[in-house]
Amino acid sequence: MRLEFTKMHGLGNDFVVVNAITQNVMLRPEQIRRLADRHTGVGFDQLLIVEPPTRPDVEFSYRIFNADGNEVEHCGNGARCFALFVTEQKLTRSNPISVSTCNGVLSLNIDDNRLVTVDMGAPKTAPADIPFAPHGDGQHNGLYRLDIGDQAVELSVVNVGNPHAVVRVDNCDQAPVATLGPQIQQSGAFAEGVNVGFLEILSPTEAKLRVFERGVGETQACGTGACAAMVAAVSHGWLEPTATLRLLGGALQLSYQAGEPILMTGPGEFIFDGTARL
Ligand SMILES: N[C@@H](CCC[C@H](N)C(=O)O)C(=O)O
Repeated sequence: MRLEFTKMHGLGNDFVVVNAITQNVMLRPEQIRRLADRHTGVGFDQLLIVEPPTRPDVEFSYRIFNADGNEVEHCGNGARCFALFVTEQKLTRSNPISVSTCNGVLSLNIDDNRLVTVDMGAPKTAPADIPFAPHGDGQHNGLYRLDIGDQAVELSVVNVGNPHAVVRVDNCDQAPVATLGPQIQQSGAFAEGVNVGFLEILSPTEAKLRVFERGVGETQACGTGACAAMVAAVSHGWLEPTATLRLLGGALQLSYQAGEPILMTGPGEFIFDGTARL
């Protein structure tokens, strides 16, 4: 089987984008993992599949798969690349573009500088909505506790369509992302898995973030992770309602206040088009 694709990235979080409106696409998890392999495949953090709408109020539907072959609910950097992809391929002339994922509807607006703003909708923070089973007796100072070995880790939890844990750290560059990230994921407290963000507050309007993603590992940037970190930080009073989040691959602009949708603005880039043999 031959698969036409476009390779894109959003701040170094990289994607293979496949148009399933003009070609038949049926990929098994094992084929997705093969395509994701950076030595023997094309290599990506997520596979984005653009499909015809599945409901009357949107123009497209799109599906997201992590590099491990599992389908997930959301991808913030992917949503920006999706908007640029369907516009460049002339699949739409709309702006904003409305698209459904497997559990929500997104509105995507491309500005004159080709930056894309994603309206992520309102977040959820109740443990049952993550889903998350904290250790101990609930929140202390607005933070939940998770016992990892003999370490008590304090964290916030946010569902922005997909599940996130946010740990505030003093120094993002030295944060134990590669060790504590998987330990939190494997703690058993997150029934559907979790993306783990490590957040350093630099000023009331600027923060640094690294994310150990579910189904991938640490990525150069995570858009939904930035949204989750923003929700946690604004709720705790660490950041103002408009702030810049600096990820390994670059910066995103975020806006959020309680009861309002999260808005995330950032770039997306085309890398190359190709044909894969599967
Ligand atoms: N990189 C993405 C998030 C992709 C999904 C995530 N790994 C999950 O499993 O929920 C982003 O930019 O949001």
